[in-house]
Amino acid sequence: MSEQVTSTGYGVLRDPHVNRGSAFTEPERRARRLEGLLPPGMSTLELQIARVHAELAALDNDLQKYLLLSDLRGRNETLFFAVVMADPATFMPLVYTPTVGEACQKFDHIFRGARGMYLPITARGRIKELLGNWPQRDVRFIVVTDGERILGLGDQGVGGMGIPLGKLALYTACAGVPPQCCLPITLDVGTNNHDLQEDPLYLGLRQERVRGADYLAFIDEFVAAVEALYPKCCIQWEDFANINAVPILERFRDRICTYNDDIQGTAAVALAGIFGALRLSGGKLTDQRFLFLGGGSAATGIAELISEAMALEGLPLDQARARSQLFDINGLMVTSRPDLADFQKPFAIDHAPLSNFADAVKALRPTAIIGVSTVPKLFNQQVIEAMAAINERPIIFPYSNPTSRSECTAEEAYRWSDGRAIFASGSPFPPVELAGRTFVPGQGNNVYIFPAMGMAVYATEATRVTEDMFIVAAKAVAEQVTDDNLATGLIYPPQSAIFEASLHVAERIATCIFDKGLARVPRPDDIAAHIRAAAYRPVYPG
Ligand SMILES: NC(=O)C1=CN([C@@H]2O[C@H](COP(=O)(O)OP(=O)(O)OC[C@H]3O[C@@H](n4cnc5c(N)ncnc54)[C@H](OP(=O)(O)O)[C@@H]3O)[C@@H](O)[C@H]2O)C=CC1
Ligand SMILES: CC(=O)C(=O)O
Ligand SMILES: [Mg+2]
Repeated sequence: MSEQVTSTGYGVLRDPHVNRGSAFTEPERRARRLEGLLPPGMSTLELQIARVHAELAALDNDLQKYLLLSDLRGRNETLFFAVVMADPATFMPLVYTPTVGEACQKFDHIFRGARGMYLPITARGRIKELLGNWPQRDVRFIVVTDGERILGLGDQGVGGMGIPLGKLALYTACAGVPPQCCLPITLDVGTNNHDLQEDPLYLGLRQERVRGADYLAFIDEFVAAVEALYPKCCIQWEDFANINAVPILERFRDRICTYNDDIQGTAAVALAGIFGALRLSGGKLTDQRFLFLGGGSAATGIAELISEAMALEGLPLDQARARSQLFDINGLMVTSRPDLADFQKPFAIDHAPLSNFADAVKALRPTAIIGVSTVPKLFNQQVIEAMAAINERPIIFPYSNPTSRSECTAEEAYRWSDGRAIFASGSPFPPVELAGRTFVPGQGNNVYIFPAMGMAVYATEATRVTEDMFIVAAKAVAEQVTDDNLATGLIYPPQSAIFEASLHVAERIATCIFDKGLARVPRPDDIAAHIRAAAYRPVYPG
């Protein structure tokens, strides 16, 4: 593909979308009037990657590495993606969980410059005007947060921006969604984090969070502005508190192309993990019993999708739902509890109240426990030993992020279950050596879903994101797990191959989109080839 010379001179080197730095060749330097603006030596993309690796190796702290990569992205987008995509297993933990959590917490102290958009509630009535300041016209994906539930780290105010930035970087790095059509957004409605409000460096609105009708009107105005400016855009809601996440999804899911990754993406990755786990344990999905630690967006989203998958295998939906129980800060969710939200009630059971999680495990005898509580260490020795006493192959998924919030470590789960646990965690853990065996923990993270969902929606110009697309995605992830992976305990495709894995998932989702008549482009003869042709590659145009 030959590139048109549209800009020349110093501006080229300041534009990360076109800048190639030392990789500009002599003819390119002449054509773009760059001669004299760069040292005369030339580097290939490979040499530039090696230079970045050497710089990173000299840093001993992951936040510094995050900043180096973030600055690189601001200088040379192609090189940034070439670095990350060449070795996703190494770089995902730096641009995503766990490091992105620290970047959000320290956002105001490490702020570098403009990335994405900030829409404050004080600009109500002018959101379309603000959104129109974004330089790209063909925006296809917005990842938007209001910063209230950033990973398991709570309210980070505008610092939550790290999450849309990180997630959209992975849309591209893990599935090839072109970066120029991605727009990260933070809606600033205030923060209830008083440490932030009192920090002189804080960059967001210094006010309590707006709630109720004013909040909803702001969300409505935002969605209307997106629809008006970017008619092909899919909005992904990310890291909202459940009091807003659940109603927002209900309000828009049948009206626009949208999904909530914490509810639906997480559900799909959990279902994929369960399909993988069942290949190890030999059980049937409809025979499983799930106990969730946490009863919020992620827990209820996973429980509902598992129920729908069980229903597809013939179990009536109410019986399927009865196979998932939730346990939150106030204990087991039983029907007599007066504090349950409507979205939790389908999973409440008639049972005596239980306030200790290990007691709940012993009483309910789950085959799987899934941690989405935001609280570390609650899958303690007693809990895991109880699971191992009930099950030959206990399924243990501590899904809370970042690593500091994980309900247990991989090493704890394998050790306390004598190596019998089937384990996956939201943030990555290194392999574990135990009794002469090496266990490879999987990362049960919606990163196996959202980039692929993005690629499928991008390549089909889908009008809606539906529940069955997530079941298709879960199956497509699970079917790529090999017997060799399973032999080491790994129930997800290896991260080193996440790009290929995501393209496969995208192809399956795209097929579902075409089958359901939700595409705005004609059905191609070869959907896999169509997806591949649309995928971004980090190379300098010839
Ligand atoms: N691996 C992955 O891909 C994903 C992981 N997650 C992780 O899941 C976690 C939860 O996310 P989400 O569901 O959206 O958040 P929510 O805030 O909606 O849910 C958290 C739930 O945990 C409960 N909880 C809090 N403290 C305790 C406790 N001590 N014991 C038991 N339950 C407790 C909360 O109860 P109450 O409301 O009463 O405080 C609430 O029900 C986060 O850490 C997030 O990072 C989320 C999405 C994807
Ligand atoms: C992974 C993710 O979406 C979360 O922890 O919120
Ligand atoms: Mg999230």
